[in-house]
Amino acid sequence: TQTTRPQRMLAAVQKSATRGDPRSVVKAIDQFCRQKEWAMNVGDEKGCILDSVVTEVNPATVLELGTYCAYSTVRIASLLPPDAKLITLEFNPHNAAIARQVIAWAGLGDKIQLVEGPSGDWIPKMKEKFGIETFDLVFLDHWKDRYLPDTKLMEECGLLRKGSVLLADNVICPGTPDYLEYIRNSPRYKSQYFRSHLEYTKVEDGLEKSVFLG
Ligand SMILES: Oc1cc(-c2ccc(F)cc2)cc2cncnc12
Ligand SMILES: [Mg+2]
Repeated sequence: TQTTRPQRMLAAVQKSATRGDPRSVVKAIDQFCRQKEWAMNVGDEKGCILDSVVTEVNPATVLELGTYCAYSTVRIASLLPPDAKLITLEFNPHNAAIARQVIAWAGLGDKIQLVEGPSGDWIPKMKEKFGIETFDLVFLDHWKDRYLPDTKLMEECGLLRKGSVLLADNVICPGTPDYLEYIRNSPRYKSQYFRSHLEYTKVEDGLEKSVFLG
């Protein structure tokens, strides 16, 4: 029977990456996507910008919206300080099942908590379920029409503190116009656009970094 793209991506990780070596997992996925099949990971070019923001923020708590196959999950977690926690939300159960195996292969199971279900349902439960007061860094990389409602929900739930950083993928392609309009015009955020390209292509895309001012 036919395998899925996430299954073929996992097979490439298990074939080419070293267990317990997150950077080799990242490299194996990028190689698979460049040489075999395009897939919607943040990729190596935008991934370098992601790395620099993670390193600068040095977060103790990270929320990732949209796991897919855990490429960015592993990329972020590999740069976190020892006691840091990353919670990643994935809506699609098949993607979540693959992502768990990629996370396990990278040996990052104790840093990463993958939660299945709609982000809108889980954001209000972060305190009671995971004991998280606020997030130091949020990586938005899920469905583009959820960026704005989920950002407003995080504000309302008190999950952002003065200095919390939101980093949003795909603000040009596929594009998140309502989110960009809100975040760039809100007095509560200081935003910066990092121009790049859609993963593994020459098409323009970019990341929007926004600091919550409280
Ligand atoms: O990075 C991404 C890229 C694309 C995408 C798909 C098709 C296309 F033609 C262009 C871009 C879709 C995404 C959905 N969720 C999260 N990230 C994504
Ligand atoms: Mg993306």
